[in-house]
Amino acid sequence: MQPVLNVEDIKRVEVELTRVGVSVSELMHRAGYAAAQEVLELEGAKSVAVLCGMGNNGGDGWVAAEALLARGLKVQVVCPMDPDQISGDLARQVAQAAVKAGVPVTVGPSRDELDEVLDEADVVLDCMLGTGFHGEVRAPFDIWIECVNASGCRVVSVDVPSGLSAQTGQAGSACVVADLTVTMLALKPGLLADDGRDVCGAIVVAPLAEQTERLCVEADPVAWRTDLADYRDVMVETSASVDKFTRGSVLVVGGSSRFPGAPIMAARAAARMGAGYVTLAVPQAIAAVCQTHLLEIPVVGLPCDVEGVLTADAAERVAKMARSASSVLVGPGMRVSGGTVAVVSALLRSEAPLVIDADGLNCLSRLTEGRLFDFPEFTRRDAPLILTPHRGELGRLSGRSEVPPTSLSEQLECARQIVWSDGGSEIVVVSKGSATGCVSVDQAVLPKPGPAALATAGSGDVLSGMMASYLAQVGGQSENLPLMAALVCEIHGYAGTVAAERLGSRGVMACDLIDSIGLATDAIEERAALAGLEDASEGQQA
Ligand SMILES: NC(=O)C1=CN([C@@H]2O[C@H](COP(=O)(O)OP(=O)(O)OC[C@H]3O[C@@H](n4cnc5c(N)ncnc54)[C@H](O)[C@@H]3O)[C@@H](O)[C@H]2O)[C@@H](O)CC1
Ligand SMILES: [K+]
Repeated sequence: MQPVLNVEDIKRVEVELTRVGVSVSELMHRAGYAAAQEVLELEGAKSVAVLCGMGNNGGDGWVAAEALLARGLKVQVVCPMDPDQISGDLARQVAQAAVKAGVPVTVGPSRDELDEVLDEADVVLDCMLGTGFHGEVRAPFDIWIECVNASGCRVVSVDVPSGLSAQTGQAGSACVVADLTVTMLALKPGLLADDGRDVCGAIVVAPLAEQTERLCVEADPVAWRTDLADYRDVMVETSASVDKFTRGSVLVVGGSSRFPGAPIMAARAAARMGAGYVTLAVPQAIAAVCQTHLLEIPVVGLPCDVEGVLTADAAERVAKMARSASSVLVGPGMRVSGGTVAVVSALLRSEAPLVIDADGLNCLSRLTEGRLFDFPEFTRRDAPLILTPHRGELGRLSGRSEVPPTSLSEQLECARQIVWSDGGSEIVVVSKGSATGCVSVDQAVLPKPGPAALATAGSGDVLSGMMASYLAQVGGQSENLPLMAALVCEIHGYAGTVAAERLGSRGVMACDLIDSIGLATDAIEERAALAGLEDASEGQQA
């Protein structure tokens, strides 16, 4: 797994590195060389325009420019002011050194002059704005960014694409769209979510020093980005000696007359994910219609009101059924009412491994007055509890219904507040967004995010069905619950990719995801096993 650090923690690592003898100047030189190296590895890179800002991101650019010139490439630095006028000592010194070494400079070009420089170049090295960027992009960089994006050059961004907040993942009115981002020391959350997903291109981490890995871990990473090999330890063990019950039984509870489709999709997803036995419990009013869609899955009708919403009488029945299930999912399509709140409450008190999604989460926020972290007694239990909120639901659970989290780092913050107030190792918040974080008291794990095809109605119901299914198949418990949840998210994402290949990137509906789950599971598990073997053999060679 790779550590992901908040920008302020990256700065702390930088300070710690200086304490162990790696000066900031040395770091800047190594950063510049790392960026230059990535340019040299691009096929056919001969002429490079290096666009430098006035801070240390620009400093990295001057070092890279000098290194690229020394390797025989044609280099042209573009800078808003004369190098001697740069206010930061370090950036000015490396700029002056580069000029002395013969690096040609264009100072403060007009738009046409900049376009001419870019016409001559086949690669742009973007060193305008790094982690020091905040607010809206000001002149001249707003115009420079437009020119870069229109140039047709391949773009390598240093540390972060200029115009993107490395912390929030939000892009300003102008933002470089890079083919490759060479980021220094460690991943930052903004590179992995929201606009960051669109503008970073491939991401390469340049650690810059041998102590970096240790210092990043000591800086308490905000999250860990998974590698496929990590999943080996949490995968379902395959065995031919199984029957439908040993493969895990899942109880799905949800639905209402208004939303009969959600629990159907969740139940089908649970079955496609490999559970041997799935039961669906829905309001009596929709039991027949659900059953017509589910040949293999028995449907149980529960007491409901005239609107086809579960009543409190259903709670006891559900709790009883939960006793014989390896895991339970509650929530999809169930609506929020006194009855559904009673059902969720009964399941929380049960001993069943539990996944709560959608309106199940909204019931939970009703139960806890929108401040789940103030009522840890509701979530504290011996069996696993996985909550799968999107940003809106997470906001409603975290006292932020008016201003739900808008970035991955805010998602992680809200999720942490919930799991830390609970304090137990059995709770995981799977906080969904353009990037998903699986957060427990011990760690936050970031699976590789899936394609945009996943952003379709019902996709969450499919994920929660898959989650309950996997939980059932590992016997209702896992040594590493957040990592197991991340694996399921990764399979869900890959199912989106498989479905998009078949139906086009905009044509995928949630039901199509369900049909792709089986192949996606096989593919991800095989790749994880293979990646693990490769890691092991590399370890032996080392
Ligand atoms: N943290 C580290 O350990 C290292 C950082 N390095 C580099 O240093 C960078 C951070 O350097 P700085 O803190 O100097 O910051 P930056 O170079 O990212 O940005 C600061 C400059 O940008 C300008 N600026 C900020 N917001 C702006 C806006 N909205 N519109 C226009 N201009 C704006 C500021 O006036 C200042 O001149 C990193 O991104 C990385 O590239 C590397 O040199 C080596 C190691
Ligand atoms: K940059």
